[in-house]
Amino acid sequence: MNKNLQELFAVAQKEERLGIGLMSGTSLDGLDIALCSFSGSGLQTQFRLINFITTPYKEAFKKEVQQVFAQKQVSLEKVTLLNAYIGSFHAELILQALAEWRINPAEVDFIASHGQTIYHAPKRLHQHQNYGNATLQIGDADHIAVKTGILTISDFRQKHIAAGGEGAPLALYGDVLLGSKRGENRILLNIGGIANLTYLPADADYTNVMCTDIGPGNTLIDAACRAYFDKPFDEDSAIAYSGTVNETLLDALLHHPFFNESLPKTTGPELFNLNFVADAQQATRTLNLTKADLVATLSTFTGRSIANFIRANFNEPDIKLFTSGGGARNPFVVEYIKKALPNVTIANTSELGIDPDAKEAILFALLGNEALCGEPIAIGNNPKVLMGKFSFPE
Ligand SMILES: Nc1ncnc2c1ncn2[C@@H]1O[C@H](COP(=O)(O)OP(=O)(O)OP(=O)(O)O)[C@@H](O)[C@H]1O
Ligand SMILES: CC(=O)N[C@H]1[C@@H]2OC[C@@H](O2)[C@@H](O)[C@@H]1O[C@H](C)C(=O)O
Repeated sequence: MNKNLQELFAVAQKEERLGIGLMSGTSLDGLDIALCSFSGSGLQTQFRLINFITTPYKEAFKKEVQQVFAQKQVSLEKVTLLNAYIGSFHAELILQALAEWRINPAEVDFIASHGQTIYHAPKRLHQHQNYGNATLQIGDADHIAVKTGILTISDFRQKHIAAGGEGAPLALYGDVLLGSKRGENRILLNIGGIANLTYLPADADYTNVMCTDIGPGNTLIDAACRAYFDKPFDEDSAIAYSGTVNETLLDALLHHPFFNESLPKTTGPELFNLNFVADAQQATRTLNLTKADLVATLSTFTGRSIANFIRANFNEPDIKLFTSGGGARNPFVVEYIKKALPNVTIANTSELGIDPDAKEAILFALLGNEALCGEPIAIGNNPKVLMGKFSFPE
């Protein structure tokens, strides 16, 4: 048998596996690297987070990726170059993290890599008659496998689409394991570039789990900070607190048809970007808003669209909500949600023993473990598939 396949069998049959989950999200803030140990699979998985780091991206790298990010027309040459470059760059960051943690790469059984989403195109968004749902993550995993010497599993979203999904959110596969508790209706709310949530019902029946994107998380706030304040994000909401919310603009933003579309649904900065905001400003004659007022309005937009969604879909007093993602550290947004949902118990996922910043990287590590030794499970109305492709070091 091919040596790669022999090793794959051996890893899949191990009692305990060491795996790395990688997430590089729509915020383009850095690469999240979570080193975890696993035993078992599916809903019986035992896992432990051993180490976690977010390696921030340098501005020059962010600018390169932004050239091809969430835009209809880009340089195909740049996409091709970045596909190889990001794979190799992520491998370098993994090796650095392992060196810092004094872990020999040979001890790690697998890497599960999300890649960098550069375009997310569910049919609801692109609306081309003859095409279905599509999404593109780059940072080819062969480069990661060869450079680190570690078996790498990647490109998880394509199978979800091939089997009828939108390619996202994939969080539910891990959220069920990390967050479900019989007797409690729980919501795991991740506020990344885009906000999404997983509803975990108290009967612990995973066929009733629901996971969907809600709308913008940090993406518009970050974009405004980059464009008007030369800052990557609104640290501790300093700008939002200095501005005044414009209710007319806010109302127009909240009237986008996406908010009334059926669930589950996905979106991205392809829709929620500064052009969308400028169109709403034009329509409401609010183009002369100060930039601080704009950031305050966009921050409220994130908070209110999340609160509206929860109010419209759940019985508030019955819900325990756990936040994660970088947006859980945006005080303006979190305070807004707490005020708007006074009957919901709100905490962050550290109360569940999960580092809120590490959660998504852990989820991908879990998906990697499933790809190696799981069985397809039908969670909610999501495709019953195992996701991910295998790249071998040799
Ligand atoms: N102290 C803070 N104050 C305000 N905002 C913060 C703070 N810390 C982090 N953030 C926000 O969190 C963002 C990073 O979030 P995160 O890493 O969860 O995004 P992501 O993983 O790229 O997103 P996605 O889940 O959509 O792919 C930053 O860009 C910023 O908007
Ligand atoms: C296409 C894509 O990369 N989508 C991301 C993005 O970031 C948040 C939200 O939009 C979510 O749908 C998804 O990521 C998480 C990890 C998911 O699939 O669950």
